[in-house]
Amino acid sequence: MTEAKADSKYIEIHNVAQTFKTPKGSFPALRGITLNVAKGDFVALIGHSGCGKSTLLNLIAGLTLPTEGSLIAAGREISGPGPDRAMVFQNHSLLPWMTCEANIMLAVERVFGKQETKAQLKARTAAALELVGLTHAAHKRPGEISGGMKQRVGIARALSMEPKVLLMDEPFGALDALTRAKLQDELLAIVAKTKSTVVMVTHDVDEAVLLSDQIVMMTNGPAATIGEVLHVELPRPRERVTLADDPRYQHYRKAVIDFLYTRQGHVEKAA
Ligand SMILES: Nc1ncnc2c1ncn2[C@@H]1O[C@H](COP(=O)(O)OP(=O)(O)OP(=O)(O)O)[C@@H](O)[C@H]1O
Repeated sequence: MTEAKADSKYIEIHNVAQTFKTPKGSFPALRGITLNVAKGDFVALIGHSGCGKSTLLNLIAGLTLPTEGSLIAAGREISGPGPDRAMVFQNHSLLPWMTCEANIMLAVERVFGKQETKAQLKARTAAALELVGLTHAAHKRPGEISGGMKQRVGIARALSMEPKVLLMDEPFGALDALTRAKLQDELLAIVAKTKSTVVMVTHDVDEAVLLSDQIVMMTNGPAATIGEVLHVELPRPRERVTLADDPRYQHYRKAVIDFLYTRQGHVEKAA
């Protein structure tokens, strides 16, 4: 395979299905999921609550294995979690008794501890904190900083592992609108710098259009699948104030809203 071809299929998802065993019998969460993500692409997964967005993200993370089909990241079958795919959760999941610096250092040590000196590991941790603008909060504990700052530490921790893929499960879902907008702008700048490949679960249409190259719109569950993929061809760098008046932005926004509320408006009751 040529490099260009490999890069256009950095993450390959082939006909994936996920069925869960429950006390009431088996529950088909996902069916027929086929998707390619190119290296450096930003992909948003959007769909109504319970359609299986987190289930799909967990499959890419390797936290669960599919009932059918296969997933490949950078040419290798995903058979479990690995530092090449780092996850950022909605609730930051930092250890409360450790400083921000120590939380990041823990991840850095796990990935690079065997081959690098203490000074190199410290430099990696400092660089990650600087990337998210939190050098000044290095010695604070999670309980001493705001929700937005905690999410930034979570992002720094994930990026400090130099993952091939950054997986984000509604990372800004618990934040107020202004903090959320600020973090979206920061994420745009960080990803432009790191050239990360990102798959992000979101409920927010504007967030999806602002950040993404591809918006993967999922049908309602049970047995949810990909309804449509929207390619967002807005030039980068993207600036939210300018984009608000851009007819192309409005066009993409309307396409997602039409899918979610006209075509998938009726949310079936999960079995
Ligand atoms: N471990 C599990 N066992 C049984 N059912 C599960 C399990 N995990 C998820 N489900 C079911 O699979 C479906 C998809 O869940 P998932 O959390 O992926 O949806 P989601 O789109 O991320 O939802 P939300 O937007 O509300 O977070 C839901 O009906 C959920 O109840």
